[in-house]
Amino acid sequence: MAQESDQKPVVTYLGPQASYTHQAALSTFNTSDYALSPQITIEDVFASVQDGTAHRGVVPFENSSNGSVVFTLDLFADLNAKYPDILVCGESYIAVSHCLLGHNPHLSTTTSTTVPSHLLPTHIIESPLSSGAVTPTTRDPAPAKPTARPLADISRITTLYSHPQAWGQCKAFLNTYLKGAERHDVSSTSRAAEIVAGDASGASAAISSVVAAGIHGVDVLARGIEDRGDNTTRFFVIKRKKGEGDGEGETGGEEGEGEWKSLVSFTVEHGNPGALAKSLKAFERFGINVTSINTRPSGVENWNYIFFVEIKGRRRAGEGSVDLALKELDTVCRGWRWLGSWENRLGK
Ligand SMILES: O=C(O)C(=O)C[C@]1(C(=O)O)C=C[C@@H](O)C=C1
Repeated sequence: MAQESDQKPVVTYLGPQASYTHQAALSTFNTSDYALSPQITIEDVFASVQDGTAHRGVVPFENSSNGSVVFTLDLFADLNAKYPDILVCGESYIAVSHCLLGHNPHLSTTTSTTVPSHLLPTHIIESPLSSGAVTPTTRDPAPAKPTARPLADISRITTLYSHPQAWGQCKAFLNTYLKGAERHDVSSTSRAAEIVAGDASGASAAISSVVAAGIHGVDVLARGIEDRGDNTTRFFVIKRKKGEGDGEGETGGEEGEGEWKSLVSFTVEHGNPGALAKSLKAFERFGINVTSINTRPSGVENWNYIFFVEIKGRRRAGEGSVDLALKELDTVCRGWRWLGSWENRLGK
């Protein structure tokens, strides 16, 4: 559990060190003012904030090419009422460029300029041996072409480790070069690098960051293996609600300004035609832009869902358009929960 070190407020994040969530935490919290504390799972981050051991937590929320992080959504859905006081209070966008990491005996020593030198891997392999061919099949006549090719012979790799979000971000590279390799989901990409660091045989590899390669002492066997060059993950900063009114009467900013975003979850009577439409209409009626909708199983009955909507704007002491929309939502949905508001950081 997170410890108060040097009396600084503790910020927990999905670790270990060098995870992308660690990078998001570093981009938001100054280590001279906050003690960053890695956790094993996203749920551990929620638990530390809920029980007050941590002042804030940082969790992944969605990826630009692979979509929502369902583990995080399920914790917000909170079907077992373990995290009733968690609110989102910030966001951070991190460019995610994945590497294939492993051990290779044939090494050269090239370094990158984009990562602080103390975090760089000792060895980056620069000897392309694989062909990079993509074979069209009847099922997939025009397979996506990977944008990167291996920098070494990766034919010995039989086992891959990564966070489940990463597989979907590197489909073309994996389908082209490592189709037969067995994939193991682990709690984060940096945990994957840590595991692979312990296997000197070269049979296993991790999808992780160049920073993780440096910290865990493994070789970069390929880099930039994500399908899209603009691959970005959005992270949320979470806090614990101070009291019943927290987040209800926030003030400041102009009515209608687009600089704030909020998250609300709700459930509907699935048997009622129009129940979902009426819930969304509540936002439209008060001119509120609904920018995303996610669903997760409600846990109550099969094929019933909890809906998450992200909206522009925030609450204003009960009288703003968001407050009015929520009042209307209350009359048309089965139940709803306020999940916080935060300042827009996109493009900042
Ligand atoms: O595994 C990590 O390094 C994480 O911080 C988690 C996570 C995610 O859940 O989306 C963060 C960024 C990448 O999209 C892949 C994995």
